[in-house]
Amino acid sequence: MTARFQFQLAATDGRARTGVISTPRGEIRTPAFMPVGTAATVKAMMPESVRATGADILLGNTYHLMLRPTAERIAALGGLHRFMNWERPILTDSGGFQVMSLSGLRKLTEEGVRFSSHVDGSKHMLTPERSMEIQRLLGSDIVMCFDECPALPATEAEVAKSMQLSMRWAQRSRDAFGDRPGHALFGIMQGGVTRDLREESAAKLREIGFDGYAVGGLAVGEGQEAMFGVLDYAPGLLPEDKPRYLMGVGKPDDIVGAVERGIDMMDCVLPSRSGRTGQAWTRRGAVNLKNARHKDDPRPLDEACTCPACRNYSRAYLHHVVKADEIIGSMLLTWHNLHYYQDLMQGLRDAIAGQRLAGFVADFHAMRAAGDI
Ligand SMILES: CNc1nc2c(CC[C@H]3O[C@@H](OC)[C@H](O)[C@@H]3OC)c3nc(N)[nH]c(=O)c3cc2[nH]1
Ligand SMILES: [Zn+2]
Repeated sequence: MTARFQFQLAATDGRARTGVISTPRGEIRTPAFMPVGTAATVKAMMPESVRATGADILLGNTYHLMLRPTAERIAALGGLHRFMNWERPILTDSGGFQVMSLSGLRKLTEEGVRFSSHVDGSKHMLTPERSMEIQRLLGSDIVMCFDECPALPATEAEVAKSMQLSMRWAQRSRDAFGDRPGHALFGIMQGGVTRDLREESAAKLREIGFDGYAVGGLAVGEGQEAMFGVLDYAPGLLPEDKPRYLMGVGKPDDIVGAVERGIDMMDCVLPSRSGRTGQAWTRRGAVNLKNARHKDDPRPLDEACTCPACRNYSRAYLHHVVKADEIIGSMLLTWHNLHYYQDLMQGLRDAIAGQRLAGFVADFHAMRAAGDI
């Protein structure tokens, strides 16, 4: 058990890396996929089930938890790990992204963002200092800087102005975070799809110095080609010996492409959110269980998958409970999707360690082109 936060690289294959992040609450195998537990729960999953899928770490959100039940209440009850019965590492986002995407009546100034709650309309203010305080109250192991993720479409001048504000907020986040052994603070690179802005942001973050670095401002509608265009150079601008976290990504093929380009950590609501809408992600591609073609199909969703949904149920049953909007439909498909994502991460980690990532990626794409899912 380490009292510190440290990243140990084990192997590389091209620009891809595999390693382990050690934290006081346990190890995180990289490349890692982090399930999203926004409001202190990974929806439709018990924590022990999340662990059974292979997850080493999950995510919480400052924005949601500050509004309900409040960070002060969670702190008084022993912190977020105790509150949600997840004793392994937790990463929390800083709130800026959700304020801009969820709240109403927002006012952005140098100080921070004033907004009204999407829950009850109450007035709130988020600043770098308040975000650090909230994440400290929650007890999260990996804290994200308070930043601003500009909404698209945005001119280069607007992206530059927003990035420079985020860099001033990164300094204030660092100053407010203080010295907390065993806890990590990650900086967030901004700069849109403009290389010299990305370079300016990376240089500023490295000057301030962080325990890990996120590539922010992507997966906001720019499309996979533009995202990969940034990832062709952005990870390389960040310190090689620190974890690199791509926020909000993504579909399985986004994840494979990001790992090939040097990303170590990712998060996305897709596997859990789509599981609640009857969509399954498999080695052969996406399967919509609402489709009538599954009505009489006795086969499992994926005969090679060892998750409870694939071991014990037919497609016909999954189709039935999804159409009937039965709660078990969300449970089984969320479990399967998270299990598939973790299987994919394990495959990537093994392939990089075995110096055979190119072959793994070729098989990954070939399986999806084969059809008949
Ligand atoms: C989806 N695309 C996307 N998400 C993004 C998020 C939220 C992830 C957060 O959002 C929650 O999921 C709803 C997850 O809990 C995650 O927490 C870390 C971002 N957060 C910050 N602070 N800065 C960014 O530049 C940023 C970019 C994103 N692009
Ligand atoms: Zn399965």
